[in-house]
Amino acid sequence: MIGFVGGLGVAVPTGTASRQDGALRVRQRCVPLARQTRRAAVRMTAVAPSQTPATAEPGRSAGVKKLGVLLLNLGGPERPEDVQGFLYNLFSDPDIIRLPRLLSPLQSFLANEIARSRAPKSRAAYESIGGGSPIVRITNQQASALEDELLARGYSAKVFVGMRYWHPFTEEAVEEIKAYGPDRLVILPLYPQYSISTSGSSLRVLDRLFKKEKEAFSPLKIDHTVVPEWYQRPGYVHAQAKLIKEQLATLTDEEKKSTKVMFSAHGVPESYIEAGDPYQQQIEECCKLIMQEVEDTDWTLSYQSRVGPVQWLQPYTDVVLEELGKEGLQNLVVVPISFVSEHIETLEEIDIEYRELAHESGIKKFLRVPALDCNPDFVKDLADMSLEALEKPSLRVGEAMNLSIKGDAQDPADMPDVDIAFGFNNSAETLNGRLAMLALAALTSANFVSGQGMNMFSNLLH
Ligand SMILES: C=CC1=C(C)c2cc3[nH]c(cc4nc(cc5[nH]c(cc1n2)c(C)c5CCC(=O)O)C(CCC(=O)O)=C4C)c(C)c3C=C
Ligand SMILES: [Fe+2]
Repeated sequence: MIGFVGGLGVAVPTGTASRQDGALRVRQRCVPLARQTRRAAVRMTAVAPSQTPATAEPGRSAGVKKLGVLLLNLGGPERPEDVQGFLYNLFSDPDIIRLPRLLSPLQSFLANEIARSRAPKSRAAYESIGGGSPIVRITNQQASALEDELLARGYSAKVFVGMRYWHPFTEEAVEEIKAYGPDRLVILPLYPQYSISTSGSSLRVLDRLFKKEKEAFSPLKIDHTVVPEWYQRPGYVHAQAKLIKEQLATLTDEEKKSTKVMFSAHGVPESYIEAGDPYQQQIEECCKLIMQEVEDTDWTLSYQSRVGPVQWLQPYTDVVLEELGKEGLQNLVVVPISFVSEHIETLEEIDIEYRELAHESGIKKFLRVPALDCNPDFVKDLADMSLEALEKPSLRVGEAMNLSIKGDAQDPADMPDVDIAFGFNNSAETLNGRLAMLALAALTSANFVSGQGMNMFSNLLH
C-alpha cells in the first residue's frame, strides 16, 4: 500500500513496516538462466549424502535430506531510481538509527527526510561506479558457487539470498525457503564480524518472520541454525591472507622497504561498542590472525564510512592516510575487511576517494586487495562452515540475534539510544511540513536535555 507521510507529498509504502520496495515494481530475483536451469536439474537429480557422499562428513549432516542455506546480506540499489528507497529502508532500521523510545514513532518520517536529502549525494556515488551497487549480483554469484560446492560434496542443497534493505528482501527468501521445504537450514550472515547494525539487524528481521510463520518454520519441520560470526575461521583468514600476499608480491624488494598494509573496516558509532557490540574486538582479532599468516609487513587498522559527527570507531581511514603520507610512506596495500563483496565503499570510497587522498598525501603506490567475492578458497570455507554448523547444537535465530548484547539488555529496545542531535541551520531548513518541525523541536529539546551534540542530523542529510 502506498500512503503519504507528513504532508510531504512523497509516496511511501505504508504496508509491511512502511518499507520502500521500488515503487510497486514487480521484481523477479535476478538469477541467470543457466543457474535456474541447473537448479531445476539439481532438484531432480541430487541425492542425499548418505547415498553418494563425496566429502560428506559423519554425524547429523549425513542424515540431511534437503539442505537449505540462507545467506543474509545488506543489499544495495541496483539502479539510480532505487537509491532513495534503499536509503529510506536503511534509516528506518532502529539498529541503524535508534531514536529515544518516546520519539520512535517518528522514525519512518525522519528516515524519509534523511533519505530524500542524502539521495543526490549517494546517487552520484553510485553513478560513479556504474549506476548501482554490485552487491545483489555478487551475492547471487556467491550463492550459486556455494550451492555448486555443496552439490559437489553430495548434498541436496539450495542456497537462498535474503537482503536487509533491498531486493531480494529477507521476506522473499523466506517464501522461497518455505516452498523448497528443507529439513535443515543454515543461516549465514555474510558479515565475518558480528555487529548489532549488520548481522544483528538481519537476524532480528528473520526472527520476526519466523515468528509470523511459526508453523512452517517450527524446528520440527525446518531445523535451523545460525553461524553468527566467522572472522576467526582458518579458511577465511587464509583466503584473505593469500589475497594480501598477491598484492605484496607485485612490489619490488626496494618498494617493500616502505610499504604498509592498511585494513579499512566499515565503522560503527562508538556507542554501539559501549552497548556491547563485539564488532571492534572481532575486527582487531581478525586483522591479527590474517597478519600472522602474511608476516614481515607493517600493518595498521582504520575505520571508514562514518556518517555524522558523533564519535565513530577510530582512527578514521582518511586521517590515517594523511598521516602516513606525512610520515613519508611510499606504498600502501589497502584491505577492506568487514564485507566479503565489492560494494560502493570499496569501489567508490576506497578506489576513488581514498586513492586520490593518498596520492595527494604523498603515497606513491596505492594497491587495493580485492573483496573475496567468489574466491574459491572462500567458497570452500562457506561450504565447510555450513556443514560444520549442522554438526553442532542448533543456535536459533532468537538466540543468535542477542548474542552480543551486554548484561540484562537482551531486548534491543533496552540498548542505549544512538545519539542523534539536531541543529537549526541550513540543513534543518530542508525539512518541510509541520510534522518535521515538530520532530525537530522534539529531538532538539531531547538533545538539549541530554546535553548531546547538535549536528548529527544535518550531517546525515548531506
Ligand atoms: C560490516 C559492514 C557494515 C557496517 C558495520 C555498517 C554500519 C552502518 N552503516 C551505516 C550507514 C550506511 N551504510 C551504507 C552502505 C553500506 N553499508 C555497508 C556495510 C556496513 N554498514 C555496505 C556494504 C554498504 C554498501 C551497500 C552498497 O550499495 O554497495 C549507506 C549507503 C551508502 C551511502 O549513502 O553512503 C549508509 C548511509 C550506518 C549508519 C551504520 C551503523 C550504525
Ligand atoms: Fe553501512
